[in-house]
Amino acid sequence: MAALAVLRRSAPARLLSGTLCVHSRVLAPWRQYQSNRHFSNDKILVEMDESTGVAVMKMKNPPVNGLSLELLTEFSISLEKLEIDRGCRGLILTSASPKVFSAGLDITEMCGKSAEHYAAFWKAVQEMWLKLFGSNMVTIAAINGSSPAGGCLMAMCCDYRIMADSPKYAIGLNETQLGIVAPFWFKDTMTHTVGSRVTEQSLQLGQMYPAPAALKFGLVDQLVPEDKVQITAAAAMAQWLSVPDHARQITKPMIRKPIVDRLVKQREADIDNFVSFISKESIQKSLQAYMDRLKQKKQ
Ligand SMILES: CCCCC/C=C\CCCC/C=C/C(=O)SCCNC(=O)CCNC(=O)[C@H](O)C(C)(C)COP(=O)(O)OP(=O)(O)OC[C@H]1O[C@@H](n2cnc3c(N)ncnc32)[C@H](O)[C@@H]1OP(=O)(O)O
Repeated sequence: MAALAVLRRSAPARLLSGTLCVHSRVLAPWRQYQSNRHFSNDKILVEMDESTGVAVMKMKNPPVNGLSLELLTEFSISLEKLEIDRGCRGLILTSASPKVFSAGLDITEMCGKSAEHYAAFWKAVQEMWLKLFGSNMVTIAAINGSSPAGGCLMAMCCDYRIMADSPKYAIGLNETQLGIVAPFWFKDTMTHTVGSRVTEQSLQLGQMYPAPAALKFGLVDQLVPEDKVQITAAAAMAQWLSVPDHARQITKPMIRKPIVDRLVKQREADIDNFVSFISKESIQKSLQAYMDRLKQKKQ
Protein backbone atom coordinates (compact mmCIF):
# COMPACT_ATOMS: atom_id res chain seq x y z
CA MET A 1 0.00 0.00 0.00
CA ALA A 2 2.80 2.38 0.95
CA ALA A 3 4.45 1.77 -2.40
CA LEU A 4 1.21 2.59 -4.20
CA ALA A 5 0.82 5.77 -2.22
CA VAL A 6 4.32 6.84 -3.21
CA LEU A 7 3.55 6.04 -6.83
CA ARG A 8 0.31 8.00 -6.64
CA ARG A 9 2.12 11.06 -5.33
CA SER A 10 5.29 10.87 -7.37
CA ALA A 11 3.71 10.53 -10.80
CA PRO A 12 2.33 14.09 -11.07
CA ALA A 13 5.67 15.60 -10.20
CA ARG A 14 7.30 13.58 -12.96
CA LEU A 15 4.56 14.34 -15.44
CA LEU A 16 4.56 18.04 -14.75
CA SER A 17 8.34 18.26 -14.92
CA GLY A 18 8.71 20.79 -12.13
CA THR A 19 5.92 23.16 -13.12
CA LEU A 20 4.31 23.53 -9.73
CA CYS A 21 4.96 27.23 -9.38
CA VAL A 22 2.05 29.63 -9.83
CA HIS A 23 2.05 33.32 -10.45
CA SER A 24 2.12 34.98 -7.08
CA ARG A 25 0.67 38.39 -7.84
CA VAL A 26 -3.00 37.52 -7.47
CA LEU A 27 -2.95 34.51 -5.19
CA ALA A 28 -6.28 34.70 -3.40
CA PRO A 29 -6.19 33.39 0.16
CA TRP A 30 -8.46 30.45 0.94
CA ARG A 31 -11.64 31.87 2.32
CA GLN A 32 -12.65 28.67 3.98
CA TYR A 33 -11.60 25.08 4.36
CA GLN A 34 -14.42 23.38 6.16
CA SER A 35 -14.60 19.98 7.75
CA ASN A 36 -17.02 18.80 5.07
CA ARG A 37 -14.19 19.52 2.66
CA HIS A 38 -15.85 22.21 0.64
CA PHE A 39 -13.52 25.04 -0.18
CA SER A 40 -14.00 28.06 -2.30
CA ASN A 41 -12.49 31.32 -3.30
CA ASP A 42 -13.88 33.97 -5.60
CA LYS A 43 -13.92 32.10 -8.88
CA ILE A 44 -13.55 28.42 -8.03
CA LEU A 45 -15.74 26.26 -5.85
CA VAL A 46 -14.60 22.77 -4.84
CA GLU A 47 -16.80 20.13 -3.24
CA MET A 48 -14.89 17.08 -2.11
CA ASP A 49 -16.80 13.86 -1.39
CA GLU A 50 -14.55 11.93 0.94
CA SER A 51 -16.56 8.73 0.62
CA THR A 52 -15.86 8.49 -3.13
CA GLY A 53 -12.60 10.43 -3.36
CA VAL A 54 -14.15 12.62 -6.05
CA ALA A 55 -13.92 16.42 -6.13
CA VAL A 56 -16.32 18.53 -8.16
CA MET A 57 -14.74 21.80 -9.24
CA LYS A 58 -17.08 24.53 -10.44
CA MET A 59 -15.94 27.61 -12.28
CA LYS A 60 -17.95 30.62 -11.17
CA ASN A 61 -17.09 33.74 -13.07
CA PRO A 62 -20.43 35.05 -14.34
CA PRO A 63 -21.79 35.69 -16.85
CA VAL A 64 -19.73 33.39 -19.09
CA ASN A 65 -16.84 31.99 -17.02
CA GLY A 66 -14.24 33.97 -18.91
CA LEU A 67 -10.83 32.60 -17.98
CA SER A 68 -9.39 35.67 -16.28
CA LEU A 69 -5.99 35.83 -14.58
CA GLU A 70 -7.77 35.56 -11.25
CA LEU A 71 -9.82 32.51 -12.22
CA LEU A 72 -6.83 30.76 -13.77
CA THR A 73 -4.68 31.39 -10.72
CA GLU A 74 -7.34 30.11 -8.35
CA PHE A 75 -7.87 27.12 -10.62
CA SER A 76 -4.21 26.12 -10.52
CA ILE A 77 -3.99 26.53 -6.75
CA SER A 78 -7.15 24.46 -6.23
CA LEU A 79 -5.98 21.74 -8.58
CA GLU A 80 -2.61 21.56 -6.90
CA LYS A 81 -4.30 21.18 -3.51
CA LEU A 82 -6.38 18.29 -4.82
CA GLU A 83 -3.42 16.71 -6.56
CA ILE A 84 -1.51 16.38 -3.31
CA ASP A 85 -4.58 15.27 -1.34
CA ARG A 86 -4.24 11.54 -0.74
CA GLY A 87 -8.00 11.18 -0.47
CA CYS A 88 -8.73 12.68 -3.87
CA ARG A 89 -8.67 10.34 -6.87
CA GLY A 90 -10.95 12.02 -9.36
CA LEU A 91 -11.94 15.50 -10.50
CA ILE A 92 -15.14 16.55 -12.23
CA LEU A 93 -14.75 19.97 -13.85
CA THR A 94 -17.91 21.92 -14.55
CA SER A 95 -19.51 25.37 -14.54
CA ALA A 96 -21.55 27.00 -11.81
CA SER A 97 -23.34 29.06 -14.48
CA PRO A 98 -26.06 27.45 -16.55
CA LYS A 99 -25.66 27.46 -20.34
CA VAL A 100 -21.93 28.25 -20.49
CA PHE A 101 -19.11 25.89 -19.50
CA SER A 102 -16.53 28.58 -20.27
CA ALA A 103 -16.31 31.33 -22.91
CA GLY A 104 -12.56 30.71 -23.08
CA LEU A 105 -9.85 33.18 -22.27
CA ASP A 106 -11.15 36.48 -20.95
CA ILE A 107 -10.55 38.70 -23.96
CA THR A 108 -10.31 41.80 -21.79
CA GLU A 109 -7.09 40.33 -20.34
CA MET A 110 -5.60 40.45 -23.84
CA CYS A 111 -6.73 43.97 -24.81
CA GLY A 112 -5.08 47.28 -24.03
CA LYS A 113 -2.82 45.96 -21.25
CA SER A 114 0.94 46.12 -20.65
CA ALA A 115 3.48 43.57 -21.87
CA GLU A 116 4.02 42.56 -18.22
CA HIS A 117 0.32 41.86 -17.84
CA TYR A 118 0.19 39.78 -21.03
CA ALA A 119 3.19 37.75 -19.81
CA ALA A 120 1.61 37.10 -16.39
CA PHE A 121 -1.68 36.17 -18.01
CA TRP A 122 -0.10 33.77 -20.48
CA LYS A 123 1.95 32.14 -17.74
CA ALA A 124 -1.30 31.48 -15.87
CA VAL A 125 -2.88 29.97 -19.02
CA GLN A 126 0.15 27.69 -19.42
CA GLU A 127 -0.01 26.74 -15.75
CA MET A 128 -3.67 25.77 -15.99
CA TRP A 129 -2.95 23.58 -19.01
CA LEU A 130 0.16 21.93 -17.53
CA LYS A 131 -1.68 21.05 -14.34
CA LEU A 132 -4.92 19.86 -15.89
CA PHE A 133 -3.52 18.00 -18.90
CA GLY A 134 -0.79 16.54 -16.69
CA SER A 135 -3.06 15.65 -13.79
CA ASN A 136 -2.54 12.32 -12.13
CA MET A 137 -6.21 12.15 -11.14
CA VAL A 138 -9.04 10.92 -13.33
CA THR A 139 -10.44 14.10 -14.85
CA ILE A 140 -13.93 14.36 -16.33
CA ALA A 141 -15.41 17.47 -17.96
CA ALA A 142 -19.12 17.92 -17.30
CA ILE A 143 -19.77 20.39 -20.10
CA ASN A 144 -23.06 21.99 -19.17
CA GLY A 145 -23.08 24.64 -21.89
CA SER A 146 -21.08 26.33 -24.63
CA SER A 147 -17.36 25.87 -24.61
CA PRO A 148 -15.40 27.92 -27.14
CA ALA A 149 -11.59 28.23 -27.39
CA GLY A 150 -9.98 28.11 -23.93
CA GLY A 151 -13.15 26.43 -22.61
CA CYS A 152 -12.75 23.71 -25.21
CA LEU A 153 -9.06 23.44 -24.30
CA MET A 154 -9.95 22.80 -20.65
CA ALA A 155 -12.48 20.16 -21.63
CA MET A 156 -9.99 18.46 -23.96
CA CYS A 157 -7.44 18.30 -21.13
CA CYS A 158 -9.76 15.95 -19.27
CA ASP A 159 -9.77 12.18 -19.66
CA TYR A 160 -13.46 12.05 -20.59
CA ARG A 161 -16.04 14.60 -21.77
CA ILE A 162 -19.79 14.57 -21.17
CA MET A 163 -21.77 17.38 -22.80
CA ALA A 164 -25.34 18.66 -22.52
CA ASP A 165 -27.24 17.35 -25.52
CA SER A 166 -28.40 20.53 -27.18
CA PRO A 167 -27.59 22.03 -30.59
CA LYS A 168 -27.64 25.42 -28.82
CA TYR A 169 -24.36 24.56 -27.14
CA ALA A 170 -21.20 24.50 -29.21
CA ILE A 171 -17.60 23.57 -28.59
CA GLY A 172 -14.40 24.10 -30.56
CA LEU A 173 -11.20 26.07 -30.97
CA ASN A 174 -12.46 29.18 -32.77
CA GLU A 175 -9.33 31.34 -32.38
CA THR A 176 -8.90 32.10 -36.10
CA GLN A 177 -12.40 33.59 -36.11
CA LEU A 178 -11.06 36.22 -33.71
CA GLY A 179 -8.02 36.85 -35.92
CA ILE A 180 -5.73 35.10 -33.44
CA VAL A 181 -3.90 31.80 -33.57
CA ALA A 182 -4.17 28.79 -31.28
CA PRO A 183 -0.62 28.07 -30.03
CA PHE A 184 1.09 24.74 -30.68
CA TRP A 185 0.04 23.21 -27.34
CA PHE A 186 -3.65 24.00 -27.99
CA LYS A 187 -3.15 22.29 -31.35
CA ASP A 188 -1.35 19.36 -29.69
CA THR A 189 -4.23 18.93 -27.25
CA MET A 190 -6.77 18.82 -30.04
CA THR A 191 -4.66 16.45 -32.10
CA HIS A 192 -4.39 14.21 -29.05
CA THR A 193 -8.19 14.27 -28.74
CA VAL A 194 -9.46 13.97 -32.32
CA GLY A 195 -6.45 13.36 -34.59
CA SER A 196 -4.54 15.46 -37.11
CA ARG A 197 -6.95 15.73 -40.02
CA VAL A 198 -9.90 17.02 -37.99
CA THR A 199 -7.60 19.33 -36.03
CA GLU A 200 -6.08 20.81 -39.17
CA GLN A 201 -9.47 21.65 -40.60
CA SER A 202 -11.03 22.77 -37.31
CA LEU A 203 -8.19 25.09 -36.42
CA GLN A 204 -7.93 26.72 -39.82
CA LEU A 205 -11.66 27.38 -39.98
CA GLY A 206 -11.96 28.21 -36.28
CA GLN A 207 -14.89 25.86 -36.26
CA MET A 208 -17.41 25.65 -33.43
CA TYR A 209 -19.36 22.38 -33.38
CA PRO A 210 -22.87 22.01 -31.96
CA ALA A 211 -22.86 19.23 -29.36
CA PRO A 212 -24.29 16.50 -31.68
CA ALA A 213 -21.60 17.21 -34.32
CA ALA A 214 -18.86 17.24 -31.67
CA LEU A 215 -19.93 13.77 -30.55
CA LYS A 216 -19.68 12.40 -34.10
CA PHE A 217 -15.91 12.85 -34.34
CA GLY A 218 -15.05 12.36 -30.69
CA LEU A 219 -14.50 15.93 -29.53
CA VAL A 220 -16.86 14.90 -26.75
CA ASP A 221 -17.44 11.33 -25.60
CA GLN A 222 -21.06 11.34 -24.51
CA LEU A 223 -24.17 13.53 -24.80
CA VAL A 224 -26.88 13.48 -22.16
CA PRO A 225 -29.85 15.73 -21.34
CA GLU A 226 -28.74 18.94 -19.68
CA ASP A 227 -30.12 17.97 -16.26
CA LYS A 228 -28.25 14.64 -16.34
CA VAL A 229 -24.75 15.96 -17.04
CA GLN A 230 -23.56 15.95 -13.42
CA ILE A 231 -25.02 12.58 -12.47
CA THR A 232 -23.63 10.98 -15.63
CA ALA A 233 -20.21 12.44 -14.86
CA ALA A 234 -20.36 10.88 -11.39
CA ALA A 235 -21.30 7.49 -12.88
CA ALA A 236 -18.52 7.67 -15.47
CA MET A 237 -16.09 8.63 -12.70
CA ALA A 238 -17.04 5.56 -10.67
CA GLN A 239 -16.28 3.41 -13.71
CA TRP A 240 -12.87 5.05 -14.30
CA LEU A 241 -12.02 4.70 -10.61
CA SER A 242 -12.71 0.98 -10.72
CA VAL A 243 -9.34 0.63 -12.49
CA PRO A 244 -6.44 0.29 -10.03
CA ASP A 245 -4.87 3.73 -9.56
CA HIS A 246 -1.28 2.63 -9.94
CA ALA A 247 -1.87 1.00 -13.34
CA ARG A 248 -3.90 3.90 -14.70
CA GLN A 249 -1.43 6.45 -13.34
CA ILE A 250 1.51 4.81 -15.08
CA THR A 251 -0.44 4.51 -18.32
CA LYS A 252 -1.65 8.11 -18.65
CA PRO A 253 1.78 9.79 -18.87
CA MET A 254 2.90 7.30 -21.51
CA ILE A 255 0.69 9.29 -23.88
CA ARG A 256 0.69 12.73 -22.26
CA LYS A 257 4.20 13.31 -20.95
CA PRO A 258 5.83 14.01 -24.35
CA ILE A 259 3.07 16.54 -25.07
CA VAL A 260 3.55 18.23 -21.67
CA ASP A 261 7.33 18.26 -22.08
CA ARG A 262 7.11 20.11 -25.40
CA LEU A 263 5.69 23.16 -23.65
CA VAL A 264 7.83 22.78 -20.53
CA LYS A 265 10.95 22.97 -22.70
CA GLN A 266 9.91 26.26 -24.29
CA ARG A 267 7.70 28.03 -21.77
CA GLU A 268 9.61 31.30 -21.82
CA ALA A 269 9.81 31.41 -25.60
CA ASP A 270 6.08 30.68 -25.76
CA ILE A 271 5.38 33.59 -23.40
CA ASP A 272 7.58 35.93 -25.47
CA ASN A 273 5.82 34.76 -28.61
CA PHE A 274 2.40 35.43 -27.11
CA VAL A 275 3.36 38.88 -25.81
CA SER A 276 4.81 39.96 -29.12
CA PHE A 277 1.82 38.59 -31.08
CA ILE A 278 -0.91 39.98 -28.86
CA SER A 279 0.76 43.41 -28.59
CA LYS A 280 0.57 43.99 -32.35
CA GLU A 281 -1.74 46.82 -33.29
CA SER A 282 -3.49 44.72 -35.94
CA ILE A 283 -4.21 41.93 -33.41
CA GLN A 284 -5.49 44.42 -30.85
CA LYS A 285 -7.83 45.82 -33.52
CA SER A 286 -9.13 42.33 -34.36
CA LEU A 287 -9.82 41.53 -30.72
CA GLN A 288 -11.53 44.86 -30.15
CA ALA A 289 -13.70 44.37 -33.24
CA TYR A 290 -14.65 40.88 -32.00
CA MET A 291 -15.62 42.24 -28.57
CA ASP A 292 -17.71 44.93 -30.28
CA ARG A 293 -19.47 42.24 -32.34
CA LEU A 294 -20.21 40.24 -29.18
CA LYS A 295 -21.78 43.29 -27.58
CA GLN A 296 -23.73 44.27 -30.72
CA LYS A 297 -25.23 40.76 -30.91
CA LYS A 298 -27.33 41.72 -27.89
CA GLN A 299 -28.80 44.91 -29.35
C1 LIG B 1 1.94 32.69 -34.07
C2 LIG B 1 1.72 31.97 -32.80
C3 LIG B 1 0.88 32.73 -31.84
C4 LIG B 1 0.95 32.21 -30.48
C5 LIG B 1 -0.07 32.72 -29.53
C6 LIG B 1 -0.72 33.90 -29.89
C7 LIG B 1 -2.04 34.20 -29.72
C8 LIG B 1 -2.98 33.96 -28.69
C9 LIG B 1 -3.78 32.78 -28.61
C10 LIG B 1 -4.88 33.02 -27.67
C11 LIG B 1 -5.77 31.86 -27.52
C12 LIG B 1 -7.14 32.32 -27.16
C13 LIG B 1 -8.03 31.55 -26.64
C14 LIG B 1 -9.37 32.04 -26.25
O1 LIG B 1 -10.02 31.42 -25.46
S1 LIG B 1 -9.97 33.52 -26.90
C15 LIG B 1 -11.65 33.63 -26.37
C16 LIG B 1 -12.56 33.07 -27.40
N1 LIG B 1 -13.91 33.04 -26.89
C17 LIG B 1 -14.96 33.28 -27.65
O2 LIG B 1 -14.87 33.54 -28.82
C18 LIG B 1 -16.29 33.24 -26.96
C19 LIG B 1 -17.08 34.47 -27.18
N2 LIG B 1 -18.34 34.41 -26.46
C20 LIG B 1 -19.42 33.77 -26.93
O3 LIG B 1 -19.42 33.16 -27.96
C21 LIG B 1 -20.65 33.88 -26.09
O4 LIG B 1 -20.45 34.89 -25.14
C22 LIG B 1 -21.04 32.58 -25.36
C23 LIG B 1 -19.88 32.01 -24.57
C24 LIG B 1 -21.55 31.55 -26.37
C25 LIG B 1 -22.20 32.89 -24.38
O5 LIG B 1 -23.24 33.54 -25.06
P1 LIG B 1 -24.33 34.36 -24.26
O6 LIG B 1 -24.81 33.58 -23.11
O7 LIG B 1 -25.32 34.83 -25.27
O8 LIG B 1 -23.52 35.59 -23.63
P2 LIG B 1 -23.07 36.94 -24.35
O9 LIG B 1 -22.45 36.66 -25.67
O10 LIG B 1 -24.21 37.90 -24.31
O11 LIG B 1 -21.90 37.43 -23.38
C26 LIG B 1 -22.18 37.97 -22.09
C27 LIG B 1 -21.08 38.98 -21.77
O12 LIG B 1 -19.83 38.30 -21.70
C28 LIG B 1 -18.90 38.92 -22.61
N3 LIG B 1 -17.99 37.87 -23.12
C29 LIG B 1 -18.31 36.77 -23.78
N4 LIG B 1 -17.24 36.02 -24.03
C30 LIG B 1 -16.19 36.68 -23.50
C31 LIG B 1 -14.78 36.41 -23.44
N5 LIG B 1 -14.22 35.30 -23.96
N6 LIG B 1 -13.99 37.29 -22.83
C32 LIG B 1 -14.50 38.43 -22.28
N7 LIG B 1 -15.84 38.76 -22.31
C33 LIG B 1 -16.66 37.88 -22.92
C34 LIG B 1 -19.78 39.53 -23.69
O13 LIG B 1 -19.11 40.53 -24.38
C35 LIG B 1 -20.94 40.04 -22.86
O14 LIG B 1 -20.50 41.23 -22.23
P3 LIG B 1 -21.53 42.43 -21.91
O15 LIG B 1 -22.57 41.83 -21.00
O16 LIG B 1 -20.70 43.47 -21.27
O17 LIG B 1 -22.10 42.86 -23.23
